[in-house]
Amino acid sequence: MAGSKVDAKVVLLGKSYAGKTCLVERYLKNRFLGDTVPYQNTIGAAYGAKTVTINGKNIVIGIWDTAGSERYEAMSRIYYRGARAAILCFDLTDKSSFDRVRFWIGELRQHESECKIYLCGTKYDLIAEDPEKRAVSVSDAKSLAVDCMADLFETSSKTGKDILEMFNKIAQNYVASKNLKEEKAEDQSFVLKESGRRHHCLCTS
Ligand SMILES: Nc1nc2c(ncn2[C@@H]2O[C@H](COP(=O)(O)OP(=O)(O)OP(=O)(O)O)[C@@H](O)[C@H]2O)c(=O)[nH]1
Repeated sequence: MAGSKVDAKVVLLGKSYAGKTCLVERYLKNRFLGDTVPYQNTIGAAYGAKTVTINGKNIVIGIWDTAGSERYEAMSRIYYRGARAAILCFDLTDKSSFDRVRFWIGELRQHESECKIYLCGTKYDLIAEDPEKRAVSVSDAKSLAVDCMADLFETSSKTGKDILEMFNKIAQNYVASKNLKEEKAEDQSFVLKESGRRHHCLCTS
């Protein structure tokens, strides 16, 4: 993958311990090390890439997994710059991680307004095991998703639930918005050509 041109830059943001690294690990390597390897916080950021095929076309997704610790917050801005999609992670068993998502929504609105937001509630397996552990209600998550025009997913890196679906949605939305931009650019060039022709006719009559 080294040296491949990246089509869509995707960044993961969210509170420390929200499960960002495990999400990327599950998507890129289809594994979960959480039960065997002790938690280690990300320092700065980590990068990975994957090629997916949408409508017969290969799309390279470049993924930045950022550090959740507030001490690296200023650095995270470097990683979301130019991102086509941001996955804002919160731990479904930790309300404070959901509250922190609002901070990232504000940041993106201010600095990267073209970036599409995906809300991702993580560790669904813990809720499936014990519904009492749910700290973020589906309705609260849905209403935040409506507010920031985001797609909402509840995932588990342990079981793999909805992780492929989320990244596929990101790739599909990327292709759809790229096609739309290209169509608009074509329309624009048609209008320019047409108005140029009219202008030309006026000059010669
Ligand atoms: N049960 C369960 N545990 C998870 C899941 N995802 C992550 N964890 C655990 O949650 C802890 C934090 O996961 P990380 O992926 O390292 O969290 P992070 O958001 O990258 O943390 P920072 O690097 O500090 O920003 C680890 O102990 C993981 O094993 C999941 O889907 N299910």
